[in-house]
Formats: sequence, C-alpha cells, structure tokens
Amino acid sequence: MNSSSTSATLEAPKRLVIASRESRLAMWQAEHVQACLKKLYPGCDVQILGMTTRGDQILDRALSKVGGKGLFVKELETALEDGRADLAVHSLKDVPMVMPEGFDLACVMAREDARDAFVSNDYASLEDLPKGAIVGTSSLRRESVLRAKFPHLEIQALRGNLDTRMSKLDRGEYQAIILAAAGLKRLGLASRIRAYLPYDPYTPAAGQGALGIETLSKHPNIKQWLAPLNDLPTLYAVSAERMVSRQLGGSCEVPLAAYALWDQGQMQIRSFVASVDGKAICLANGNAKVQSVDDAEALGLAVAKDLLAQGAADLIPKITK
Ligand SMILES: NCc1[nH]cc(CCC(=O)O)c1CC(=O)O
Repeated sequence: MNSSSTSATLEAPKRLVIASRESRLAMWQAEHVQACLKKLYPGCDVQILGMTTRGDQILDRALSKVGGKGLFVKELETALEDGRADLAVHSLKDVPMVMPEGFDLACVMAREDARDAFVSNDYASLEDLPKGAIVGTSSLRRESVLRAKFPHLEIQALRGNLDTRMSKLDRGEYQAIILAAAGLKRLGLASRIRAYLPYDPYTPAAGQGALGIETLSKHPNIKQWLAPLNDLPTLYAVSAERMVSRQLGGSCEVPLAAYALWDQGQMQIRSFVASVDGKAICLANGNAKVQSVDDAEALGLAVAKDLLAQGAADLIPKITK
C-alpha cells in the first residue's frame, strides 16, 4: 500500500507494535502509550516489544563516559528499521537532541512533574545532611549544583534503573539520592520523595518528565495516528529546551539544564551551563510570547546565544567525533 494513494481521511490502524526498554519505568511508559492508543483506536491490536539496550547493560560507569544519551535508544531504533516495531517510546530526556537521519520525534506527550526529587531514609532535605554525607547521582547537572551549594557533601555516582537506585539507597550505600520526580511518581514511589527541589537552582534536564515517541520518517501514517497524543504546552516547552541543548552540543558530558513552562501563550525558560565543580556557571532566563514550535525554538535559540555570549562554550568539552 502506498500512502500517497490513500484518501485524506486516514483509516484507523489495525496493529501497532511499541518498542520499549524493559525497565519497570520504560514498561510503565510503554503501557501508558498502549492504553492511550487502545482508547483512540479500539479495534487496533497494540503490542509491546520489550528490549534491553546498551545503556541498561553498562552499569559500572557514568553515562557521560560511555557514550551518552543515544545508548538508551539505539536498539529501539533498529527495531523500527527492521519493521519489528512501529513506534518507540522514550523518556524524552534520553532522546538525542539531533534525531538520526530517517527518524522523527513524532509525538510529545503531556509532561509529568519535571522537578528533581530528594530521596532519603534519614534526612528530610539536602539542608539537613551532615558534612561528608554521601549523595548519589550520576547527573553532572545535579552534581554541579550540589557542589556549588553544599561543598561539604560527598557526591557519588549512582547508576542503574530506578529500582536498583532505590535499593542502593536502602542498603545504606548513600545517605540520600537525587532522582527525577517523574519516574518515582509513575512507579507509585512518590511517597519516598522527602523534598522537591525547586527549579531555581535545581533546573531539570531538557525534556525531563516528558514522553517522546519516535517513528521512522518514512511512515507518515504513524505520525498522524499519534497526533492526538501530542500535548501542545509540553511540545512547546521541550522544543525550546531541546533547542538550547542542541545549540550547546546536546551531550551529557557537560552540566546543562533547560526548563521551560508555557502557559496561555507565554513562555518562560531557565537554562544553565556549568562546570562539574559548580565553580563556573552561565545562566540565562528567557520570556516570550510563543504560539508555535517555531516561536519556542526561536526563544531557545536566543537563550543559547545568551549563554554562549557569557562564555558557555569554554565549559563544553570539545566534541571528538
Ligand atoms: N537519565 C535517566 C532517566 N531518564 C528519564 C528518567 C526519569 C523520568 C523522566 O525524566 O521522564 C531518568 C532517571 C532520573 O533522571 O532519575
């Protein structure tokens, strides 16, 4: 069947296969998309294809040292290319800023809480932690803010899926850990959150808390089928955030934060690039009327230029590819 020969009204899909990582969070997200699609297309058989990615296998090194964001999405993209799956569901935070040739970010769904969360069994907040307390995070962004604000704390790497991270905390390897609130909420672990970290200074990563659905560019029907799942305020916000990140190299080898909020035509954005020790920081805030993805990207571009004018490029390791 040739898509150019179909009429203007697209027929409902008959079968859709969702590629997903197999972690509990990824499966929750895939099942969420599955439920939304079943509701939209009651006659459609929606299946989930669970897969293990390199990012799930390499657990002994910081993500920034083993190749970054692409690690969690590559195997899923191969499944799309091979026709084993029609769409791949990702935490948008893990989706590279520049989509590989032949793939589209077809849909951005409504955002969960985008904040970072403080989780601990013994302490109610970062402020309560004593000198030398061990705080787990593998995010350079979180590390730089923590080092700047709390030089007396010991920041240590924390890898693995959410359940692994929580069990490392519960075994006493850390006094506290910092995680995205979104993942904890989705898995019913919100009660473990002792404090929500405010957007200033704990600005989240671009796309944090949002779900992105990736498809092959050459299957426009799937993009149309997914269109009703798009959430416009989230799409605008993450378009601005991802533009900032893209302009600044889009890697996770540098502490880089970008968070935007779109409300009734107006967008606010806050972004920083910093050194891991927290000693140097370039910080930019933006505010503009936004009524399209193009407007959102223009604001993201302006924020990136502001950061670069402050010398952000000096904080970014040279790309060696
Ligand atoms: N980098 C891993 C990752 N990718 C998405 C989430 C959480 C869920 C989300 O942000 O949507 C996490 C874990 C974390 O940062 O604690």
